[in-house]
Amino acid sequence: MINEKDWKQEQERLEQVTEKLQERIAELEPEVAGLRNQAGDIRKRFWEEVTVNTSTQEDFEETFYSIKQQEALLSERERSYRLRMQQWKGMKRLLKSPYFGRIDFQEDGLGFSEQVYIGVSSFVDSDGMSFLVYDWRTPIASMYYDYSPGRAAYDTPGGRVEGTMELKRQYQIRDGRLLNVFDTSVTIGDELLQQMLGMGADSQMKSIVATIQREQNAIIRDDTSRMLIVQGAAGSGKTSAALQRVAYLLYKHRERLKADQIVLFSPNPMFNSYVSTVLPELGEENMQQTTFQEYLEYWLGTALRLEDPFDQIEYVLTEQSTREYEARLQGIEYKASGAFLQALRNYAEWLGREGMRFHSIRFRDRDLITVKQMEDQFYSYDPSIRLANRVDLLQQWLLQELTLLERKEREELWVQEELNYLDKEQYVAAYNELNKTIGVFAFAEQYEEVQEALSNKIRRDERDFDYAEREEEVLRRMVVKEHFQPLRRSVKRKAFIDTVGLYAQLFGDKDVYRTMTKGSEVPEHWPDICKQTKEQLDRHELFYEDATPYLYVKELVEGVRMNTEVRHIFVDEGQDYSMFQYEFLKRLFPRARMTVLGDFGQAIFTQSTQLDGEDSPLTRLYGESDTRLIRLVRSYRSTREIVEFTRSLLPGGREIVPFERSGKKPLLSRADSGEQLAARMAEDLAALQAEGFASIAIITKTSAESLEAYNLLTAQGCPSLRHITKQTPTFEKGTLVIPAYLAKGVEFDAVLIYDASSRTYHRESERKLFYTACTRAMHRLLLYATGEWTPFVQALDASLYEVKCI
Ligand SMILES: Nc1ncnc2c1ncn2[C@@H]1O[C@H](COP(=O)(O)OP(=O)(O)OP(=O)(O)O)[C@@H](O)[C@H]1O
Repeated sequence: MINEKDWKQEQERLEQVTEKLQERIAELEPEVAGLRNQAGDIRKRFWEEVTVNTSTQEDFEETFYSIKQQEALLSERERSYRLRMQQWKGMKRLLKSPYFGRIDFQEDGLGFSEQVYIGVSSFVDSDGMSFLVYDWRTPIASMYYDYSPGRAAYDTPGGRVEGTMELKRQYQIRDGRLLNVFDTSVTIGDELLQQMLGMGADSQMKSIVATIQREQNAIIRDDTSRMLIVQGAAGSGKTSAALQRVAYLLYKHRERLKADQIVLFSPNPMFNSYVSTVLPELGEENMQQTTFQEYLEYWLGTALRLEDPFDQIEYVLTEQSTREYEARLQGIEYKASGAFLQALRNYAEWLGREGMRFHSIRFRDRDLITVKQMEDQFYSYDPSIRLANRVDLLQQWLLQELTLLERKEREELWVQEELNYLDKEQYVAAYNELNKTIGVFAFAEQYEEVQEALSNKIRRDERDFDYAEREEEVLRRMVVKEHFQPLRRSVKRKAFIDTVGLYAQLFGDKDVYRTMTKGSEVPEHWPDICKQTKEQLDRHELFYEDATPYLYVKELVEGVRMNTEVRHIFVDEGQDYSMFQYEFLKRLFPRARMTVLGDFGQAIFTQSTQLDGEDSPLTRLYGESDTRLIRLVRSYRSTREIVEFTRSLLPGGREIVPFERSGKKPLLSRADSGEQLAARMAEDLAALQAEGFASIAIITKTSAESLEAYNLLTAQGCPSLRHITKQTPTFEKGTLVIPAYLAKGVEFDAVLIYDASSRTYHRESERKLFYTACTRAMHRLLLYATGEWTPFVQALDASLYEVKCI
């Protein structure tokens, strides 16, 4: 805390700034209302203000310009309105808490020091020169996050500015009232951070703008890397830093970057709702949020039903270790590997020489264009032309062929038959068409006459228009055209390529596979992997692990569909994506920079990717010189006791550093029967609720176990439990029963691990899932088991937890 004199000065300054803010808001209010009304008026009376006259070319031009002028006026008013509205909203936000930090900085060579107050947006005095508050994203404000008092510097577009930071101060201001002021000497305010972290969990993520840590600031402000990889321990603030980074980018590039040019890939739809308030809280619009699954479904269309990653993980967690199971697991791993990616690239080369798969173009139960014809045509193109370009050529050829075939088809018997059954509307359509045709004929006649007059030729006497004959011709043309329309459409969609066949033919004999893929090696369970994959395809279904490779093959053959608008993509829980998925994202968004945030310690999916280290393929995606890796090792979410417990679950977890916030040690309770345990759990839940913890999760391994826990606890009389499934759309406070894989990325005041026995968590592959579940706890962690504890707990030092006997 600071001395009384300083407190008084700060109090006075806050009053002054508040007053100025109020004045500015009062000034802006009529301006905002005026502009809104003006824009509304212009929109309403738009057509009264323009003179529409198209009688002559001149009148037409005048009308055109008058509309353009009116449009420009309207858009100028709307822009001014939006701008003023934004300012007004910014001021309103500041009014509650104008700033949270201050640094006094003396730039080298200048004889005075400047007081830099930092808040969520800038506020300039009426002179237009002095900043009463600096936006936290301005270059000068970066020193607040990067330095302790002493020598400091910041980068500007004009170069580096060096000097001395003489003071660093933090404020807590709520609803315009000064509650606390801290002077900090070391890194930014552990006191304020302590307070923030000691608070309860929320159903929505909070902005961390006042307490961003130095290493997080590096993530937020990195503006040079094509690929930024953040490997950070559970609770180290990866998601928080990512959202602040979005706000930073939107501010720094506000002239050219819009929120919808940024896409965040979230682990599940519920997570979208969890993070959706951070940016609006900072006065920015939300970026686009989606899941990879949504993307896959969009690109796959309706032809194949796609398994989702949650069903895949349920399978991995619940099935017995049979041969099929081992094969599926091996398949998941192989299909996510760099080796398979290379095999598919080689496969595309092979397809350039042979083996393309097409669907014939069928019409009225016969082949109009056969597969053989298509193959011959396709392989007649110059082999040096890229595969996808040859497909384009084939597409053009097919469209031309269809035009010829359509013409021939008009003479077929079925057309005559169909003519007899045309209804009235179709006749009217034909009649209109006919009139248009007559118009064309008439024009052609006139044209010919003039031509002949000019060249003094004798005209052919063909002036009579045979109406009946023409009518039939038009009708025939119309009927056939209508029937050919779907064929053309499907050729345009490239449906003539048998992508399922192309993908399926990979999964056959090992030697054939090797021939097609330049000698690629296959995993041990290859025959079973092939059988499983083909069975799925036969059912028009696709395993989750097949979706991206399937789309990759489709792309290699059909060409890449790109989105060139998007400039930044963020991948949260990045360890859960395969190299295939990264490759796919890179191709899909060729003009975007990528920020990947993840924790290999929480890699719960079989297809995960190591984010850092020598064997990380991710660092090679854009090349090492364009890639930056930042590691976060300090964990902020949980108390020291919980972090000490959870980090011991992971090999290499010792490097995780807990933030100094103390609480109770994790508590282990064991019982002989499920009922006994449920009764105990119900008691603990009631006690936690009575202590004031508003967000509690009972975390299970699978969804079946969630349902079991929910039923048992409800039977014990636990009130208002919520059972969370993959369909739950939003995240709400309360007491939830949730499978671990859905609790990814979110946090709770207290976590109860439903069944931490060796029966439930025993495979080595489940260690990370168990770790992920335990690391969701902020203040309390309670574990339960009937029978033996999981080996992961058994291996822990007994000083890390307390035991309660039932
Ligand atoms: N600089 C900070 N100031 C205040 N709170 C912070 C800071 N950094 C992180 N936190 C808090 O720590 C908690 C964990 O943050 P976050 O969810 O961003 O971590 P994460 O690395 O994405 O975690 P996980 O990988 O486990 O999902 C949140 O409550 C967040 O508000």
